[in-house]
This record gives sequence, structure tokens and C-alpha cells, in this order.
Amino acid sequence: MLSVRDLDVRYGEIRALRGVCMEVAQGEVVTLLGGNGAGKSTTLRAISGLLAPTGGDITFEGESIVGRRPEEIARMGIVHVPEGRQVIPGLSVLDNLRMGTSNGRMSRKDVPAGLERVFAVFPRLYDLRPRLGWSLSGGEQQMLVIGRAMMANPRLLMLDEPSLGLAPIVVREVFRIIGELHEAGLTVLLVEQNAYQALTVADRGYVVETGTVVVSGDARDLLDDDQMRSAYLGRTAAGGSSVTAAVPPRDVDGAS
Ligand SMILES: Nc1ncnc2c1ncn2[C@@H]1O[C@H](COP(=O)(O)OP(=O)(O)OP(=O)(O)O)[C@@H](O)[C@H]1O
Repeated sequence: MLSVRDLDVRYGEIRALRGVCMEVAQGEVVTLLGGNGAGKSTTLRAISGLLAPTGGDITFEGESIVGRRPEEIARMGIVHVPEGRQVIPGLSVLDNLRMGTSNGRMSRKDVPAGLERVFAVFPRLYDLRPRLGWSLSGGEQQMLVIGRAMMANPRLLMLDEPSLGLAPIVVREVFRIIGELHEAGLTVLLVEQNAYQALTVADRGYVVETGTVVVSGDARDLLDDDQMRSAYLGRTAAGGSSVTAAVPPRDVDGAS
């Protein structure tokens, strides 16, 4: 469904991505792991058209999407939930959800079916629907932004660190929901620092370091791999852990 080939992205002189290659097949949950500053969010931003690559290609369902505007890419069915739970604070939960159909892919008439789909996965949002966005807890806000993305009926859902800053019990709930979306057949590209839990729900994983994919494989194999365990899963894998590999300094032009 999605193919990323030799992707290069720069922020001025900083080479944020160099030669990233990855694939996502229909119905898969694929996780992109890596430490701070590795290039995970940059990869998602390039896929959704927010950043123009300086090299390589990105194809979605066989068509190159490089150079297309973000609105056009969203209309094709790639829905990006950025890091940071961007709930619209002054709107109710219901109105936040309705906004999910305003990306040109769906229209007002699709709202009832969208709400039904969202409330089936997030019954809690049904109870919260008159509440204002700002009054929700962090976990509820995360459910709301995923729910809003679901309103657009995505073909590919890209989630950027949905577990960030949440209490462990809520983190488990977020991963349970991702597992449910997977079972329902949704294709998900999941950026996470919570490597253990991400690999538990994913089919496959890629580890990025300083803008390059350094490890990739089936999620089960990555969970069982000794090198992966010591470098990325930490000693507390059974209790859930973060990507812990040391990230060397990033190359800047002239310094590499
Ligand atoms: N707007 C920007 N301007 C300049 N450099 C940037 C910008 N955004 C990111 N970078 C740099 O690009 C590199 C990759 O950043 P990116 O945000 O993709 O990492 P990440 O893997 O998502 O990290 P994190 O988990 O901390 O969010 C980093 O070196 C970062 O400092």
C-alpha cells in the first residue's frame, strides 16, 4: 500500500533522513521505532506532504505522492495524527469528531456513519460527547484525536507517539485500541518510543537511527532478538520499555 524508497529529507543543512526505505502492506500495523531525534516524525511529515523530500520516492497504492499537497494526500486516505493530541479546546467532543470529516475526503452526510464507527471503538467518547475538549484527561484527548482521524475513514492511519505522556494504565488502553483497529482491518503506521508495547501490537517494525533504518523485521522476531532486546527494548521488556539506544550526533553538511 505504502512504499518509501531512499527517502532523503533536510531541514536546511541538517540531514534528517538519508535513504529511508520502508513498506506498509494493506491491513498491517507497522511500527517505526527509534530514540529522540532519530527521524520518525520527519518520515511521517514527508509521507503526509508537510515536508518536501530532497531525494527518493513515496508511493501510495502505486502512485507517487511526492510533490502533492497535504490536502490532496489526505483526500487519498492518508490520515496523520501528529504528536501532541491536537484537540480543539473550545469545541465539544462531538464537534471535534465532526471536524474529522472536513478534510475533503468525507462530507457532512458521512457524519452519522462516522460517529457510529468511532463510538463502536470508543464507547467512552459517546459518554463524553457534550464535554469541551479542554476538559478531557490526556488519555481521553488521545482517544478523541484517534477518533477524529477515524471520522475521515482512513486507508492508512499514521499515529505519532500516541502513548506519549500518558499514565501506564492509559498507555495499555491506547495499545489495546490500536490492536482493535488492526483486527478491524485498518492499516496503521505507528511511530513509538515505547518499543516493547508497539511491537506487541504490530506485524512488523523498523528501527531508525540518525535518519537511517538500522533494523527491520517481523515484530515477533524483533521482540525475541537478543541484540534488539539489549539495544532497544531495555532490561525491563516484560514491563514495557522505551527505545534506549544511544543516538550519535547527527551529521550536518561538511561535518560528515
Ligand atoms: N523544524 C525543524 N528544523 C530543524 N531541524 C529539525 C526540525 N524538526 C526536526 N529536526 C531535526 O531532524 C531530526 C529528526 O527529527 P524528528 O522530529 O523526525 O525525530 P523523531 O525521531 O521524531 O524524534 P522524537 O521522538 O524526539 O520526536 C532531529 O535531528 C531534529 O532535531
